[in-house]
Amino acid sequence: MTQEINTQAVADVLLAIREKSPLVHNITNYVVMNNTANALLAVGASPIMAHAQEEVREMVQISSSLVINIGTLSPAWIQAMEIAVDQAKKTKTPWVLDPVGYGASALRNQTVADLYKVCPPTILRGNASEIMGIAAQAGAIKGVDSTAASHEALEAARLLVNVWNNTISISGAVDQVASAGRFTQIHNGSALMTQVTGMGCTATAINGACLGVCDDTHLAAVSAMALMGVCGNMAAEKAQGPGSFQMYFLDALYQISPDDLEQRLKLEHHAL
Ligand SMILES: Nc1ncnc2c1ncn2[C@@H]1O[C@H](COP(=O)(O)OP(=O)(O)O)[C@@H](O)[C@H]1O
Ligand SMILES: Cc1ncsc1CCOP(=O)(O)O
Ligand SMILES: [Mg+2]
Repeated sequence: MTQEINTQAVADVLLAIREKSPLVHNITNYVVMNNTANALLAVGASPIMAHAQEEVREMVQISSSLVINIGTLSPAWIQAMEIAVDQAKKTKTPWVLDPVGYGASALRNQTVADLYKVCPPTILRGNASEIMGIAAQAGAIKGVDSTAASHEALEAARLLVNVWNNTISISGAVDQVASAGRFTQIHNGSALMTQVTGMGCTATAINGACLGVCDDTHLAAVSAMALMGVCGNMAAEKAQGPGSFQMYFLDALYQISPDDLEQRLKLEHHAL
């Protein structure tokens, strides 16, 4: 179902997360596992991190959404990811893909291609270089950080939306969420977010929480980046550096209210 995308709709998604506490199954990387579980808890969702091939089907079955993040791959984990995505396809569980470092190695590129063959993600959330890489455009990847601005990836997002008809979320100084025929920009966040590892992975996990309570994938993706951005603004006002930013960001996810969204959220809508 498509509904109007505005601050009220984002606030409703936030309140639904707090009311329903959706179980979000994550197969994510070693670097961010703890941060993303804490972020999901703080916003009101219920995280489960599980990657054993023997149990991922059961985990997907009881979860409201699945988050797959390719940050620290190994063959056994890749198999578990494919099994989990296959189960998500069977149970129609929405799933989010974070293609961390796409383009940096053949293993990452092949893993993304193989996951797409099982079932394309409901939401693809990455930085501009990763999205451009997936769209086979000239996105130079340096480590896991983006070397392109998010607006440069819009053309790639348009191409991906046309092929897969899903939602593409491109993070950066301005976040861009693209779905069939439209894109929404979120003008929030803080440059300090680039100084803390795993903020993109956290954004992806929060996408999972929003998808767990919201069928409209564009609204879910916008809500996730809106929550990230406004909490980033709230945390940056108190932080003295990356360490305290991380702490205040978690508190902001816990404290953020519809009023905070009303006062701070800056959304802009365009045709794609
Ligand atoms: N220069 C910036 N100004 C404001 N917010 C930013 C900036 N860069 C990234 N962000 C925010 O940080 C989060 C992670 O985005 P990004 O750094 O692009 O992801 P990744 O870590 O996957 O490369 C997003 O919520 C995004 O809005
Ligand atoms: C540094 C690093 N190395 C492998 S995964 C990872 C975390 C990347 O997280 P993000 O893309 O959210 O900054
Ligand atoms: Mg990332």
